[in-house]
Amino acid sequence: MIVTIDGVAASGKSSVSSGVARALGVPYVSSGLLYRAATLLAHEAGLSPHDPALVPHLEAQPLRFEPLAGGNRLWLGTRELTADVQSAAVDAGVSAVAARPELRAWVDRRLRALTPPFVAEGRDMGTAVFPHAQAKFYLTASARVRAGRRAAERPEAVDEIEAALILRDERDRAQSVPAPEAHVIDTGPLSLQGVIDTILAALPQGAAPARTS
Ligand SMILES: Nc1ncnc2c1ncn2[C@@H]1O[C@H](COP(=O)(O)OP(=O)(O)O)[C@@H](O)[C@H]1O
Ligand SMILES: Nc1ccn([C@H]2C[C@H](O)[C@@H](COP(=O)(O)OP(=O)(O)O)O2)c(=O)n1
Repeated sequence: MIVTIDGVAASGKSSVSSGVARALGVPYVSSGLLYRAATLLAHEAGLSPHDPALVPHLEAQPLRFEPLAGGNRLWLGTRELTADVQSAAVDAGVSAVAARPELRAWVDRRLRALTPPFVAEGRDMGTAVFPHAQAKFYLTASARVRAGRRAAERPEAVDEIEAALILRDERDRAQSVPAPEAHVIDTGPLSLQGVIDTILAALPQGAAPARTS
């Protein structure tokens, strides 16, 4: 079974996906980490997102992606990239990388090589990558709410974060449309656990473990 959880930046995709994946006893896959890795490696190699050498460069790298229920980890050989790709600098450059069809194909090939069951989170998991997923969700929240959540994790001021989120939402708009059959959840009024419970309750019969509480 594949569950897709898409949504805008800082809507809670990774945290919610991790909680749903733990409850189901399956891994979760953060597709955004691959776009972030491509952005960081392109920058470090001095390659522009438009450079035709970028995908061959990425294919030649010892990039390893660990989709664990507790959190995804990203390695370049023995160097862990997981934290390095969560920065304002990568945020500022990732949309240009993600706009390149050849980069999207590179990410999609890696995702489709994974063996179900898993939870997949990103922007287009339920539309382009796994259109036949058994359950699809799309998370939203106001830019202000999302900025407040992200501010707890980043050194930048909340106003700066909000402006950057709004800009990135616009840059990512093309690939960020919910699937028609996706359950759209406004996470603003809900706690993190509340969103996780809402998703578990909406899964097909038998997908979620029997509730003990
Ligand atoms: N419903 C929620 N209520 C409060 N905080 C949340 C909620 N969902 C996510 N968070 C917190 O907001 C921050 C951003 O969530 P994250 O999962 O990284 O979002 P995304 O993967 O969509 O960028 C994290 O610190 C997370 O714990
Ligand atoms: N399936 C995806 C996942 C991410 N992207 C792009 C759009 C985002 O700006 C970047 C980073 O995605 P990521 O999910 O890590 O971003 P947030 O955690 O929501 O801030 O990659 C995409 O185009 N398609």
